[in-house]
Amino acid sequence: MGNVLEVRSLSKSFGGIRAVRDVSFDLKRGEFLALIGPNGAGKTTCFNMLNGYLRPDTGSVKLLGRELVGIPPRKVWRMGVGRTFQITETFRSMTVLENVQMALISHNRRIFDLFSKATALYRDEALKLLELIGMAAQADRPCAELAYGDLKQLELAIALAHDPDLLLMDEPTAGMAPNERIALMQLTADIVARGHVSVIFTEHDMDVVFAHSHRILVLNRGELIAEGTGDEIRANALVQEVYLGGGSLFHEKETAHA
Ligand SMILES: Nc1ncnc2c1ncn2[C@@H]1O[C@H](COP(=O)(O)OP(=O)(O)OP(=O)(O)O)[C@@H](O)[C@H]1O
Repeated sequence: MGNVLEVRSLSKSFGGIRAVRDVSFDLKRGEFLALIGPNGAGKTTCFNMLNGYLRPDTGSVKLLGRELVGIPPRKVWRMGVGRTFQITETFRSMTVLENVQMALISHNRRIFDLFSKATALYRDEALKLLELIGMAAQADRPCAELAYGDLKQLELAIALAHDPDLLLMDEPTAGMAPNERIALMQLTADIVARGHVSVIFTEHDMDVVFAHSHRILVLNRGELIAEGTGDEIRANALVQEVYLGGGSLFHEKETAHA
């Protein structure tokens, strides 16, 4: 299958700090790619150059052959780069279903009439997306009532409502309990397996990274130091050294901080 994304020689400095240095990689359709690295490695900076929030000093980002560098975030999003957020962004007073309807309405550039309560716009499509994420039974619950893990799943449905070619997930499981993390990423992996959307995610929980990603990129001090499958990354001496000076990273567990 062809490449959805082609990143070439991406670099970004902040003053004297070279946050991202000459990073290049490809992403195939239906691929689930993890971007990992110690704190300050440049993961967020990389993400923000992919979604248009930061303009790289040099380099190119092509989505399905179209250059994204220099295009403002909202347009990049319209061109097919979706994202989920570290902070949950739902309308708390609205129901689960209404939140997904809102996303579909926005995607289709329709005007949402906040005053007509039972809007029928995109109801069926919204329900389909809720089925996809296993939340159809919660369609009529107000978002304010949802548990954190459910909200994160709902965010995934909202991101998918925009039908992205590439979905960026920046620390999607932050603040979640370990079992919720596995569930969210399993769900994402299942959606990726359907073959339309490709996902790049950053993650500190190595159990999540190794359990679900197809391929892993490792950044250190802004540079891409390794790329490969979980087994290859685990066995990579440079990665082991960077992360831990040899020890227990790959068994480390973060504690959830909701
Ligand atoms: N707006 C900014 N101004 C100045 N320096 C920045 C800015 N954004 C990032 N940096 C620096 O660039 C480097 C890379 O930061 P970045 O946030 O991309 O790393 P990260 O891998 O996402 O880290 P973390 O895992 O802690 O989120 C760091 O040294 C950081 O201090």
